[in-house]
Amino acid sequence: MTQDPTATAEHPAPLIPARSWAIIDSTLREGEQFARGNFKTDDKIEIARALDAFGAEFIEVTTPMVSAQTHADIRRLTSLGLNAKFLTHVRCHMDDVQRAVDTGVDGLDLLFGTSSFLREFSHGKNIGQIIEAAQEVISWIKTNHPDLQIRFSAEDTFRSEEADLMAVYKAVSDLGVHRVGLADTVGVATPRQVYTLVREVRKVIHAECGIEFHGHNDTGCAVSNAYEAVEAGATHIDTTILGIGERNGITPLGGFLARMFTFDPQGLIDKYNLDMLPELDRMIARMVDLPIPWNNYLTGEFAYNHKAGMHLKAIYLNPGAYEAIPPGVFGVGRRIQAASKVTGKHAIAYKAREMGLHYGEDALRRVTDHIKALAEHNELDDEHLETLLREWVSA
Ligand SMILES: CC(=O)SCCNC(=O)CCNC(=O)[C@H](O)C(C)(C)COP(=O)(O)OP(=O)(O)OC[C@H]1O[C@@H](n2cnc3c(N)ncnc32)[C@H](O)[C@@H]1OP(=O)(O)O
Ligand SMILES: O=C(O)CCC(=O)C(=O)O
Ligand SMILES: [Mg+2]
Repeated sequence: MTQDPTATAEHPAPLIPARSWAIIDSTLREGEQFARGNFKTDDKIEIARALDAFGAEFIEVTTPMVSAQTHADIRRLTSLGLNAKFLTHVRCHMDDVQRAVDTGVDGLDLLFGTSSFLREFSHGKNIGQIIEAAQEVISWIKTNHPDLQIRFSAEDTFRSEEADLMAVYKAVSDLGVHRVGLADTVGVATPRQVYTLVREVRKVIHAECGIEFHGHNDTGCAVSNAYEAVEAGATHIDTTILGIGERNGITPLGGFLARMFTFDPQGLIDKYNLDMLPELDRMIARMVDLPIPWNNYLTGEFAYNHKAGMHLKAIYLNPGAYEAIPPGVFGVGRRIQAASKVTGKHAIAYKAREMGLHYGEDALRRVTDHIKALAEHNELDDEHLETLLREWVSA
């Protein structure tokens, strides 16, 4: 990790500085592979503009080989004049690359499957042939389009042989790619495996070559794996809004930001318009016609719902007691659910005080017990609670 010259004893350097990594948002590529990801031209423009306004450093788009419409859409996106850099995700093949270079993108994300599964059932090439194809394609891009960024990813990295991976990564790094990619294509990697492999890859590539991580969520590790990748030295993380992608998707933008915020809050605040996150999540939920999951990181309906009496007592005094991340930073509010069977007298007293009511100690105990007993059998909302508190104070 780089030394922070601005660090002092009072303000030590963040554990993982936000400036050490960048987001490659792939909602417009991996997200198109989601069951309900079928974005029209206007949707793509809306997504790209929103990601750009949020501050995403890179936007990955689908290969122009998909169709003439996709090719035209990429050209449209790259002519919007956004700050975010566009990357297109293409097979390591001259036809694809030649089609991609006139789209106005800033870089090409090349990939080739290196696991025995993909070598046998996807493309039929051995490691030597993969390296030969990489040599042909990368040399051509560097000669003819030296301004383009090049990334080479070994698809299905975590089911590939380590010796094969190292041979491929070393070869493409020697050819001068800007980044290598590690892809947990079937979401099988553990955080420790990700950490270890990123460290190993770092040893065989050039110092100036970045490392990108792309992680699927099949076993629920997409956020932790992205975090471990960064901790081990990865420089770029693939995300999608709400995590949409093939099967159950990849590292969600919100989940990854929540994870990284805890290490360098100010760094994230400086880099991104974090309070746009709810808008981004709502936009994609609308486009894919699904609700935002109730337990979604940061923006789920109940992500900041506080209910238990012991929590509420402390939350009123200092929300940080039961919140790792202040919701306001991400443009969301907290919800205090004071009327339930798990409530306590402090929560009820606070609620009463908010309403300008005051209970003595005995009355407070009695009204609290009454609310708890009622809530055993009934859903009580805020309106119920307020009516009860008014009735009991005058009773
Ligand atoms: C894990 C991932 O998400 S990888 C990204 C997946 N993205 C996509 O598939 C993008 C959308 N894809 C498409 O529109 C189409 O699949 C196309 C245009 C790319 C290709 O379409 P088709 O020519 O009809 O081929 P099809 O999709 O059936 O088969 C894949 C072909 O790519 C080849 N291939 C697979 N991986 C690679 C690779 N990394 N580099 C070069 N060729 C590859 C396969 O060998 C196969 O070609 P073949 O028929 O000569 O054997
Ligand atoms: O190109 C990459 O690194 C990732 C491709 C992909 O979507 C995957 O392997 O799941
Ligand atoms: Mg993927």
